[in-house]
Amino acid sequence: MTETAPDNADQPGSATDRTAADDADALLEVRSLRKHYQDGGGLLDRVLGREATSVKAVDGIDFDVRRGETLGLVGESGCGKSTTGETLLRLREATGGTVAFDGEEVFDMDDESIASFRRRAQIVFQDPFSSLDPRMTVGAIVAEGMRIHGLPESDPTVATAAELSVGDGIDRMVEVTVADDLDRVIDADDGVARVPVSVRMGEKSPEASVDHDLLGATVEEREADLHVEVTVTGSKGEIRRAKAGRLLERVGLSSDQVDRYPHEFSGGQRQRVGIARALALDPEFIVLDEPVSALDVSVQAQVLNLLDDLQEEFGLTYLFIAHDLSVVRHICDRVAVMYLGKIAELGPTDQIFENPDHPYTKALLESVPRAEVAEQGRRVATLAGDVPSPRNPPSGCRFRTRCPKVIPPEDIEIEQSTFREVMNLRETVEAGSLDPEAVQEVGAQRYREEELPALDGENAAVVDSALEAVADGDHAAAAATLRERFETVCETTEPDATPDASGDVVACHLED
Ligand SMILES: Nc1ncnc2c1ncn2[C@@H]1O[C@H](COP(=O)(O)OP(=O)(O)OP(=O)(O)O)[C@@H](O)[C@H]1O
Repeated sequence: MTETAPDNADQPGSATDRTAADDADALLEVRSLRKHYQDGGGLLDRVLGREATSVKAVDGIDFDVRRGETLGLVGESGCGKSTTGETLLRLREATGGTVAFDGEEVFDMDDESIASFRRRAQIVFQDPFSSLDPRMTVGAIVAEGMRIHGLPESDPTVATAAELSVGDGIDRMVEVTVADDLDRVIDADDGVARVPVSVRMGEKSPEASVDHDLLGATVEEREADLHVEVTVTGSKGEIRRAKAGRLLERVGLSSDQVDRYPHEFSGGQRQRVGIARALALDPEFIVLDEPVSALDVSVQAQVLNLLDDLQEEFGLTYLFIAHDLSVVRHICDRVAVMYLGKIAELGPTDQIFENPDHPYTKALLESVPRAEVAEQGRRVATLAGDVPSPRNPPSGCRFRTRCPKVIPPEDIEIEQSTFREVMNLRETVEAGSLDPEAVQEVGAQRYREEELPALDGENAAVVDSALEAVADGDHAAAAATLRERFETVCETTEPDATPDASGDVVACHLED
């Protein structure tokens, strides 16, 4: 599989369409983002005469992720969620559109800006088994990003000092306020880090010591005062290892585990390692790509709580990808519902769950298993049929082939279920796959009475005439007859998915 070349030139809704008001609290702004994969076209495909086709995994989506929020991205498998997350992080090359991070265009960044973006924006993958290198210790895995980015940046010889008056006495503990350069070695509180140093009188001169593996202290008499200095004595590698240990502790593991290998951990613990790795570069934004889907239900809540706590502690912004709606409900501030490469609906979580507008959102919610006993017996049939192929998505509204609310033409009266049968018939006729002999055998009218029993009046007459054309082998004429009568706005026109002033989207003609 190859990835199609980018083409940003002619995209609507590009950076220039952004207004200051839209951007006020957006950390990430995604506009007209597209990612098409080129499927086929390799040597074997050419030998077999197969043409390359374009998989429209993400096909023009717009949304913002606001600072400090968790935006959920949900939808059935294959609708383009992971592709969206990976493309906006520039882990995949976009086919079109723009992404701005903190006001800077991600796809236009030079090497220096990209390096900084890669520190500030991280990803946690779904599968904690395959996403950790089995040959590396978890300490090395967590520290790897720091190593690649040359962190810590500070010179290990950097020192910070305090002056003590001898009159203060000598055998005592003093606290040295540490320069920023040492902050990565010890934890700072409100931006200020302090190191306790013990100063005492030695045989000939004062001595200082500090109880820390990576720091050392010296003391020197300067006229009437004592000059106490704290220096980093650990190497960069040791500092990274220490930070990895602290991060493992922060995610609920132990710093003693830095030398263990991934296979020594359970699934939930490995995912904690993946989270520690994402935190190692002090990011602002994290794409969480189904972070709990592969975990036991009992462990899921613990990891979700951890993510919630970390968000608050470090002021993180999340894009939370999930196919399971029940997971996003408790962690997301807003939810974007994706269908076949497009955003169907986006809004505040409560609104999406309690008052959804898009028929796809409603159907997705209906398909969530209910805990309430009274509802357990309910069989959900709303999301019938398969998701169409992203190689050849339906025209107009992509959900129309499965939608229970397709809008019939204004001038005809027809029940939704009957209209759905007509649309299914149209699809078969347009594909040329209705067998003329099957119609000839019973006659057009009888065929229609059996297959579409609820159809009557002019609607029935039009279908009869189309079926007669099928019986004559003329599928094209039959398709044209049916289209003329039954064509719906849902197939001719793509619904507007531009976010409104509040950032909400309902891409459905019923809302026009
Ligand atoms: N490298 C690739 N080459 C070709 N097609 C791809 C590639 N990666 C993904 N796709 C296709 O793109 C579409 C979107 O896939 P994507 O993984 O983004 O969806 P998803 O919503 O994250 O699904 P899932 O929940 O199953 O991961 C799918 O049809 C998928 O088969």
